[in-house]
Amino acid sequence: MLRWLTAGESHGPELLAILEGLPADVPVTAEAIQADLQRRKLGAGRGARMKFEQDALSISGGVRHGRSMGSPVALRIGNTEWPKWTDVMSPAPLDEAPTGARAAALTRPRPGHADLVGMQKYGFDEARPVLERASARETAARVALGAVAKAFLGELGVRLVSHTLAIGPVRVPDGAPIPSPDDVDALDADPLRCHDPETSARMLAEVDDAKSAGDTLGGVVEVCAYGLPPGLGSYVHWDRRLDARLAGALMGIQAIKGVEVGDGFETTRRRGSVAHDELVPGADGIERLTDRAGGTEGGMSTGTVLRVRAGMKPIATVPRALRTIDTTTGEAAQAHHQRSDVCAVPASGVVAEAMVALVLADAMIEKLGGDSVAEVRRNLEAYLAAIPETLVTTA
Ligand SMILES: Cc1cc2nc3c(=O)[nH]c(=O)nc-3n(C[C@H](O)[C@H](O)[C@H](O)COP(=O)(O)O)c2cc1C
Ligand SMILES: C=C(O[C@@H]1CC(C(=O)O)=C[C@@H](OP(=O)(O)O)[C@H]1O)C(=O)O
Repeated sequence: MLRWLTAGESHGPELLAILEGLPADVPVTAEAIQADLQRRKLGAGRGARMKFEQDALSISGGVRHGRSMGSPVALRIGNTEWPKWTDVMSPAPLDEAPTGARAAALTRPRPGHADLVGMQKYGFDEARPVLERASARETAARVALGAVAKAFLGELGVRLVSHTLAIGPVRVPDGAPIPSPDDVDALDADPLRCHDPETSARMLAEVDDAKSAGDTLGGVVEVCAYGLPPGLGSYVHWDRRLDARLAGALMGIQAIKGVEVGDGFETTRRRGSVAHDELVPGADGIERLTDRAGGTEGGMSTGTVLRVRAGMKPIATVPRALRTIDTTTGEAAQAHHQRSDVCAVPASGVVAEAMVALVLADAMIEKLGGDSVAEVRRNLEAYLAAIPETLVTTA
């Protein structure tokens, strides 16, 4: 079993992440993790903080000479913002209450953010302690964990790619080809991480337009995983279904409000005769004529390309601030507005990739067992070799 935890606030000293259950001998370097952290900061529509946030990563445990040791991998990401927040976010009690703009009580909760319900639930009289942890700053920790999970999957021949399918109403045309892992560099170089240049240009115009209108945007990202074996996850119990685990992990990302597997809701509009992936005999085994299901059947990976999508709502901190109440007076007010992203969909693709990597790495370890990469690989090869010839499928 692979387990992971994150801790840390947006303007606290640092984010912390622990990954437990990773086999030994996975290549893990600060450089590789740092490269993924850099990818998460990319994209048109990100706010000012992404320009100076360093995501200073260090590895505190579980790795020796660039290889995992089987012990928990502990990661630390320093927050560049911290020096400005040492009093407002001080873990130690203070003799005097902090002063200045950063210390002002946030009593005008933003509709769509965690502010109001967080205050109700935890008994706070302002939103600062809520937004500090609700903030998607925390996704840096998940991307760091995901980079380690991807390194493990890479040892088993599994490669991931994420891309943007929609920004607000601007969508990649139906039937457009999905990217391959070789397209990652080109995607990262695109301001929207979109595989279709013409759509990317229209997405960019949409982001610019929302920004100048004092508004915000959401959209849809897709993660594709290549090289999976059949049989990860299981149909035998609801919480063992791979699609359920992927959906939960993706919905666990801030602002994700919908998940689709494969053609998802489009499939619900089709008749059965054109909704499924027919099987035919091929030269190297059973072939699927289409990939509408997106790589799972019965809650198990099929061995074809896994495709999952996540839909992100527009950013809640709308510059043209939304109506709210002031919780100190009960009077009508405008929501507090702080520096914020206009659109974080491209970044969410990188976060989604990390979450999918963690779920797939967990499912691999569950299916195959093994305490070292070599042992997991042996188990994978033995499992695949034991599938009878008449049941072998091609990717
Ligand atoms: C990468 C990323 C960046 C985000 N940036 C912002 C932001 O700058 N401002 C904001 O209000 N929300 C932002 N969000 C969304 C909020 O974190 C999210 O809406 C909030 O935590 C409430 O959770 P919910 O939307 O799931 O209800 C971002 C989300 C992600 C994934
Ligand atoms: C810091 C990150 O994203 C933050 C997510 C976020 C939110 O409300 O979710 C609000 C903003 O925080 P700040 O006001 O400090 O700039 C974003 O910048 C990050 O992704 O690293």
